[in-house]
Parts: sequence; structure tokens; C-alpha cells
Amino acid sequence: MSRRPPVPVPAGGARVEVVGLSAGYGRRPVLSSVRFAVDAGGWLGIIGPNGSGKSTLLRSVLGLHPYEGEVRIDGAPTTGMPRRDRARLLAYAPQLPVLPEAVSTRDYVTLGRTPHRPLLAAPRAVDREVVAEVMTRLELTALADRAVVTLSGGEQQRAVLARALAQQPRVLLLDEPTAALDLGHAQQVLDLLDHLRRQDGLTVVSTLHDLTLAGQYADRLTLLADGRVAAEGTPEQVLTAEALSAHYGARARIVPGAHGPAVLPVR
Ligand SMILES: Nc1ncnc2c1ncn2[C@@H]1O[C@H](COP(=O)(O)OP(=O)(O)OP(=O)(O)O)[C@@H](O)[C@H]1O
Repeated sequence: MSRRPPVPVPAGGARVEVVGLSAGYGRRPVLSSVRFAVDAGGWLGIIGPNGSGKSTLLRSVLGLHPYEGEVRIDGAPTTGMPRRDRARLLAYAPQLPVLPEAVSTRDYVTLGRTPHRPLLAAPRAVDREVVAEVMTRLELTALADRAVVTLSGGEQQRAVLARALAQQPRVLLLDEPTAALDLGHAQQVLDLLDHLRRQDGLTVVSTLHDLTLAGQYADRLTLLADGRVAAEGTPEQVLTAEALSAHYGARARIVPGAHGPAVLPVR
């Protein structure tokens, strides 16, 4: 990975609090009274089996899905906040992004600058600088002129993350940010996020299916099961063989490590 300093998060991170959040689809409830809090510069991992409501929770926090309850950023409720203000605070890298046709990777990443520049204005020098820096950090520079839809799955995932980072948010919400990445690129992306939160206080909330990566990078985990918080705490507290058996129906051994526990599936 490049040794250049990463793109700064100028405003630092923000505390996120979710209180009594409930949401569903039609009449079907999916999330019930979910609560979590993450301090500025913290990394909260949201884990849980398929269909437990992780993506719905992220989309609700972003205001992309209707919910009951409250989301507060640095103590201020987000209800009624103008979209542009919200986009300066929160950036989102979805699990299955819809990528525009006939848009180059560079132009796609530049879309992340939209909340920072005047409406309909061309990208300014600072916008180009931030975009170039983020693309360097995520090894996308050689792909800059390719249509983003022609990139491989892992390259597209890095482009989506680059767009979110180019937004220079105070809080980054990531849905399975490493799902399409090989192990090296997964570690590269997670190391970059870890650096940004430690250096600039960026707050990270991410879903992660890879429980070892979740245990190694997040400083707290919230385990969702059937739309409720089944466990919350440090990775050591949440990643137990009993919890994985009860909520995932999985057989696993927990291997303690200096940077958090690793989860070893056993046959
Ligand atoms: N647009 C939708 N319409 C109806 N039901 C939906 C919709 N999106 C999700 N659901 C349902 O809501 C529940 C929670 O889905 P969600 O995608 O939030 O779970 P998840 O924990 O992110 O799952 P995964 O780990 O498989 O990505 C699931 O039962 C899912 O089928």
C-alpha cells in the first residue's frame, strides 16, 4: 500500500447513537428496538446471520429506509436534516451498489464530492486532489478511465469505497466492505480505515460476515439476531463459541490473539 498520508477527514469523526430503532417492510417487522452507540473514532462492527437485519439497520441510520426511534449524530437527531447536510456527515458504501453505465471510474469516485461543491459546479482543484489521493490509496489510478461497470467485482467494491471516502464524511457506514475482496485487498482496505479512524477520528460502522476480520478490526461488536440486539460488547465478549452456535447454528473455535479473537470453523 502507498506510504503517502491518507486523505484526511477534516472535521474529525462524530458520535453516533441509535435509540429504540424499529423498522420493517410493509407490515413485516425486521428490526425491533435496536440500540447502539459508537464514539467519534470508534469502529462498531454489526454482525449477525443472514437476514438478521444488518443492511436494513444501516439503511435506516442513513435515512434511506423509514424507521421509528431516533438516530443522533453528536447528540443531534437526524430527523428532518437536509440531505446535503446529512451527506457531509455520513457516507455509505452499500453491499450491492447500482453503478451508472458509461461513467468512468474517476468520474464515479468524483460523485463523492457532490455534497461539498456548489450545485452543478465543475469539480474544483481540491475535489480533483481528494479524488486522486483516494484512488491512489485504493489502487484504482490505473483504472481511472475505464467505465466503472467494466471493473471486476473487487475493483468495483474498491471504487464504491473510494467514492464514500472522497465524500470526506465524519461517519462511514459500510455494508460488507470486503465481501468481494481477496485477502490482501481486504486487509489493505481495513488497514486504511483503521488508519483514518486513529489519525483523524473517522467513525466507522460496518457490517462484516467475516467474524475474524470483525474481531480484529472493530473495537466493539453488536450481534443482531432476528432483528434484535442479541449481544453487544468487545469482540472477546461477543465472539464466543456459545453465541455462534446459538445465533448462527455454527461450530467454531475461538482463538485469542493480540489484535482480537479469530474464529476458526470446525467440522
Ligand atoms: N426490499 C425488501 N422487501 C421485503 N423484505 C426485505 C427487503 N429487503 C430485505 N428484506 C428482508 O428483511 C430481512 C432483513 O434483511 P437485511 O438485508 O437487512 O438482512 P442482513 O442481515 O443484511 O442479511 P445478509 O447477511 O443476508 O446480507 C430479511 O428477511 C429480508 O428478506
